Amino acid sequence: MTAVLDSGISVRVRVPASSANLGPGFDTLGIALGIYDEIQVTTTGSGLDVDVVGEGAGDVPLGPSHLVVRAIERGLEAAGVWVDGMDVVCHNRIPHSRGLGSSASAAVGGLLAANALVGRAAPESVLSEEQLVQLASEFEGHPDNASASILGGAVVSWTAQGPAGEPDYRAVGLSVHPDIRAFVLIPAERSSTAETRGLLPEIVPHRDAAFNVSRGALAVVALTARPDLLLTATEDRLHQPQRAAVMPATHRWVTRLRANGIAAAVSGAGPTVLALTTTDLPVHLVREAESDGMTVREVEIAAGGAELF
Ligand SMILES: Nc1ncnc2c1ncn2[C@@H]1O[C@H](COP(=O)(O)OP(=O)(O)OP(=O)(O)O)[C@@H](O)[C@H]1O
Ligand SMILES: N[C@@H](CCO)C(=O)O
Repeated sequence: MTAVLDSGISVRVRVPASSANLGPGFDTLGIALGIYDEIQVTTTGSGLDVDVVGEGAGDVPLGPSHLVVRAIERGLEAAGVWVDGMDVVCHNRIPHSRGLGSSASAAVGGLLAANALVGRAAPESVLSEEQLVQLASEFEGHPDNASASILGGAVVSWTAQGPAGEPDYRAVGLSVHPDIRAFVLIPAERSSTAETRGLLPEIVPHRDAAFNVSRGALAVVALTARPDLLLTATEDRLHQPQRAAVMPATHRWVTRLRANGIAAAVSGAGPTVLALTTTDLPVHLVREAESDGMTVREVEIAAGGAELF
């Protein structure tokens, strides 16, 4: 049965950015970062009106193909709820195509907004956190980003197999050690995740797989209990070397920071560099990175995930 929502109902959602992989945890580890997109959805009698302020304004489509709109529709459809029309206002702060999970945040924000609307029409159909992880991951394709934006903090995500062989996305949160701080070095250039995934080989040497398994397991220990192990725990052989040629500044800065004892990794599919430390970044390195075209900033590790506000 389809429930129809009255017009004039408004919900507001804020959703954190995320950084995926954290070095060795390709498609597995993620962390929520305190850069937030805000989405307001108001039901109307007819039509669709989309307004975008900030990141992506002028670039993203303002019609039914807008990612947030598609995610809202997906969430409403999953719950069997219908709206005659809606106004969607997006205040975006997460840079697009920089490896900070903007597309996953858009999907999560749209699904959470839809879930809040569902709560008004059919409270029994509201999606659980697990269902949101499933839907957002199916919809956007990156459970490491999506689950970080839903759960907050650091996450381990994995894909099991459902009864008909379909992907069954799962995630569990980690309690990040309170001494760990996050810095991002964001280059001006963009990078498409779909394109840089195409650079990865189908087959990897067993020794490289074993190398990453050890670092990935160590990363869980380093993130939760032993920040002193972060430098070793963020080593990778499965995706960063393979993507280095298309993002030379990113590769240069991951290498430079690591040579200075700072646990740096490519954020998601790049080109942003993520550094996890327990101290400030050395001022001379920040200045050098800025003169190399990077925007350098400390970002809070977002303890909570997407929420209504
Ligand atoms: N808030 C948003 N509203 C509408 N479209 C968005 C939004 N955020 C991202 N997108 C779309 O997603 C594209 C970026 O997706 P992509 O997966 O390449 O990068 P990313 O998600 O920023 O980085 P990564 O997945 O590596 O962390 C943008 O070019 C835009 O088309
Ligand atoms: N794990 C994904 C994250 C994309 O944000 C990748 O590296 O392609």
